[in-house]
Amino acid sequence: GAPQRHSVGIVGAPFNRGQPRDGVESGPDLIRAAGLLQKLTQQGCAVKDYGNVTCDDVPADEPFGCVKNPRTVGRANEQLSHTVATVKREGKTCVVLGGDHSLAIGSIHGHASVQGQLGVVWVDAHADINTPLTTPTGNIHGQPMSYLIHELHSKVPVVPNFSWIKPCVSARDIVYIGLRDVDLGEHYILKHLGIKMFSITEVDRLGIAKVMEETCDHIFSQVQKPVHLSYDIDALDPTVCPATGTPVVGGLTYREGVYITEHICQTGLLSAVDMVEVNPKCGRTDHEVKSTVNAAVDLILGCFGRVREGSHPSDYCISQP
Ligand SMILES: N[C@H]1CN[C@H](C(=O)O)[C@@H]1CCC[B-](O)(O)O
Ligand SMILES: [Mn+2]
Ligand SMILES: [Mn+2]
Repeated sequence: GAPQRHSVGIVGAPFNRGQPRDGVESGPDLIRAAGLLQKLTQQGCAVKDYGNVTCDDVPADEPFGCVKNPRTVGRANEQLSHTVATVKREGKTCVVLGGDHSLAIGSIHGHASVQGQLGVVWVDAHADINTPLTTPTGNIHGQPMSYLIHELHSKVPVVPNFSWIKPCVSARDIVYIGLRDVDLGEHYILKHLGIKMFSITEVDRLGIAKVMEETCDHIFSQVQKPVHLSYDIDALDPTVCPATGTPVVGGLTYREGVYITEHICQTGLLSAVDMVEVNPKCGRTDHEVKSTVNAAVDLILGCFGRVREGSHPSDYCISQP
């Protein structure tokens, strides 16, 4: 059919309080500086930049049980939720640039508040589904999904500045791709809730094309729904994306990573995408930072119609004028 003209809203979420490492807050501006908006425009998108969400530290933000920086993370995500909702009400596909993965709380919440039932594709080495009671670290970037899933509501205590969150995702509407470092409590939850997951073993066994086919079959089995793609750059192998806070060997190749975004783009149902955990201070050389940032840009371009075979305008002409 006619190529769709994507309308894209960019939101920067320089969050770093969901985890302990400095540097991840520079992700949004690094990805912009690498030319994301210009490249999206060049490939035919209409792009609007909504700037960065403010995420100031809340004073005296003492841990809640094990959970670290709860008030700061909760407040920042409440702001993000409002901004994402605005982007969706303006009819654009929302791109949230991180920042750590705790931002998925606000991104998915704001998305669902406008679009209702979502399909969530979570591409990550990790499941990020610890509850405040199962978390081994207290870092909220390892917990975002637990606050969002209906079936976990009774297992999640109310954390300070989190009371605005309404669970908005059903376990059956989630697919994980790239898992290879899952905590005990997370694995129990994934199995107990019957959440669909393609670990790196399944990627190796099936191949990425079959993984994407089965991902879409699963999400769209009952009804077509808008897709929220939450992409943690650490899903890709650390040889491609070393500049990230929790790297894990044996990750997705660059090609597999891009194939995921190309496939989701062609469904025509992509409604929001997060690109998170780029941390320049975790790159040992400038090359490592550039490799990581450029991969993040290319993954987003794949979400909005870039295809590796190339393309040309419909009125392109090579004959003499
Ligand atoms: N080692 C993982 C698994 N569980 C840990 C935790 O809950 O703190 C780490 C979270 C990574 C978050 B990330 O996926 O956003 O990077
Ligand atoms: Mn991760
Ligand atoms: Mn993550």
